[in-house]
Amino acid sequence: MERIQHYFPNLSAQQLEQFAQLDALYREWNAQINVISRKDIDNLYIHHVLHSLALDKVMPLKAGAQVLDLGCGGGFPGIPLAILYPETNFMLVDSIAKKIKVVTEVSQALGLKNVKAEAGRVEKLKQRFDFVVTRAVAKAPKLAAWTRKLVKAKGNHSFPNGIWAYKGLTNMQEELNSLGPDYYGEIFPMKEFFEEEFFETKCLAYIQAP
Ligand SMILES: C[S@@+](CC[C@H](N)C(=O)[O-])C[C@H]1O[C@@H](n2cnc3c(N)ncnc32)[C@H](O)[C@@H]1O
Repeated sequence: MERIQHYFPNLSAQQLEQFAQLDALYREWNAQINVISRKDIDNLYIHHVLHSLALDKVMPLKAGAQVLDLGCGGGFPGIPLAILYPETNFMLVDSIAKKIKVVTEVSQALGLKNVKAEAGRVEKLKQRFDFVVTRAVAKAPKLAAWTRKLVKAKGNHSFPNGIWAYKGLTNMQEELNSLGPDYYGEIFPMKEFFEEEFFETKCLAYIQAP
């Protein structure tokens, strides 16, 4: 929690309370349904919560935006982002219903009004979003193909509507190059804004939908 406050010094009392609750909630739910590896649960705040919040350091989300977390698992990055942006709407989707149960229980316990969670494959979604966020789900060409019809054309953020993928730095440029000429991609290493060793190999990859 101290690290969250260090990088996000302007959180409200309610947001601080919600972030603080995550430890007990994920310990409780992870014991029943595995969404974070058992040995990693002690690293919840750095490896999962702070990691999820990295987007704010590159492109803060605006009030009213519609955001899809594609393959959210137990709620990363969607749940920490929903705490950080209470006025932004998040749809968390995962094909595994048990994981959506964890997301629903955690977001209800936190009192998050801006989170909807749905079990199913993302290819079946009909709705459109301003941004897709996604962590540890698929390589860039698959993400781009899945989301081609899911991103709204217009936008009012500092980047055009598109995908923010939480990725490893290794081979990320090759992955973006393999998208072909229809797509614009850009890489943002997390070590530029978070000093912990964990972030040295991590990045956010932005992919603009054609
Ligand atoms: C490695 S987990 C990552 C979970 C979470 N994003 C995280 O970082 O903790 C990948 C998740 O993507 C989901 N997934 C993969 N393909 C999917 C699809 N086409 N539609 C919905 N969910 C999908 C899987 O069910 C799995 O829970």
